[in-house]
Amino acid sequence: MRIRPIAEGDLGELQKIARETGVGFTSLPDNREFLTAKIAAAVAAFEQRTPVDRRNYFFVLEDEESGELAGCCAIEGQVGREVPFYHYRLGTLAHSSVQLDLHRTIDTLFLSSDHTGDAEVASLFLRPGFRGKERQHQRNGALLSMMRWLFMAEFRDQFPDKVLAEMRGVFDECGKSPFWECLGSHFFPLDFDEADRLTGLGQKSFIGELMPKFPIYTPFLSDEARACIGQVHHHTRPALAMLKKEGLRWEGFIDIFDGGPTVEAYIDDVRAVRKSRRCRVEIRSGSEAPSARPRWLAASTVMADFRSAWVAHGPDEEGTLTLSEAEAQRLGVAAGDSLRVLDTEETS
Ligand SMILES: CC(C)(COP(=O)(O)OP(=O)(O)OC[C@H]1O[C@@H](n2cnc3c(N)ncnc32)[C@H](O)[C@@H]1OP(=O)(O)O)[C@@H](O)C(=O)NCCC(=O)NCCSC(=O)CCC(=O)O
Ligand SMILES: NC(=[NH2+])NCCC[C@H](N)C(=O)O
Repeated sequence: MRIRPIAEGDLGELQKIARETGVGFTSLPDNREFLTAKIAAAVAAFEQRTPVDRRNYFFVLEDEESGELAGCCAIEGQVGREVPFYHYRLGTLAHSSVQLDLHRTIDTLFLSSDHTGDAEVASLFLRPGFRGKERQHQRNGALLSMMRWLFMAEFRDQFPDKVLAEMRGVFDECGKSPFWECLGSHFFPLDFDEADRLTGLGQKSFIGELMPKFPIYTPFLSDEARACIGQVHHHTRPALAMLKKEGLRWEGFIDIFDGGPTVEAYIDDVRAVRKSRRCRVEIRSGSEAPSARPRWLAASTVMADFRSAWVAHGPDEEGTLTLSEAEAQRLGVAAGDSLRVLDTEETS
């Protein structure tokens, strides 16, 4: 399995993925025109033809043998540059009366665009056939999620100080969002799906303008809606766990539609950004030793033809990374080239 930038020929497969993503995935609406534009924008970004704050990188995970696309993920250079980027921030208001000796705090939701200019990791999706227990030896989900930190570490000057991720919120068995039903639907007479689709198509600002701008006292929401604040869809738990492991935290920002949490960090504090390092490649002949659980993640140090994949061994003390011929080919490197490498088991 290897990661590479998306290419124009991937449109058909990407549309299949878009159909599989399901409710609340937002960034991959099943719309051919939109997906065509997304691919074109990514190609331009990897070729460095777009201004640095508009570069949206989109990666795919490819099964080398079948050529099938197993999943995708993305990095947005800076959010909120073209259309406003809204959240609710969960805040606290103190209500206090000395006379009555009453002191209370009430949770409130404030509309915010505080994250304008931050980078975003997004669109993490692994097709069901490539997930789960029987595929655990491949760590496909971790490859997709974590390779983005190697990319950001390598091309650090292209990214701002902070990074965020918006996580899919909670939906009931019928695919309805209790948070949306209780809040958004009063201000925008649409189903969540339709509102989410418009958001994905880049029309969130227009929707955001119609959402309430004054603080909302959360006790006025239904119990079901309140229970969604900061909670994720069950399919999103692994995605969130992987981000938290890298040090991203929930600071109280939520999605204005489904209440899903936004997690964030300073890029330089992200564990994989801090821990990854450059190595010089050497190549040995012979085949790869199969490993039970991949540990070492490698990524290109060049943007054109960027590649990322698991490798069987880490670098030696001098910083030399010895690859098998198959690994070198998978990563598009020759002896003497550089790669960025991360020990994914190294803690702290
Ligand atoms: C998220 C992925 C890609 C993850 O792939 P897999 O399901 O194969 O993951 P996995 O290998 O089983 O687990 C990945 C890592 O999470 C850990 N893990 C798994 N389940 C967990 C849980 N319930 N609690 C805590 N940790 C958990 C595993 O130990 C593993 O880490 P180790 O390998 O270290 O042991 C997939 O589940 C998926 O496509 N989900 C549906 C789409 C979705 O909801 N995407 C997120 C949308 S939100 C978004 O896109 C923004 C976020 C982003 O872009 O990152
Ligand atoms: N609260 C939400 N539904 N946010 C969207 C989550 C999905 C994911 N971040 C994406 O890029 O598509």
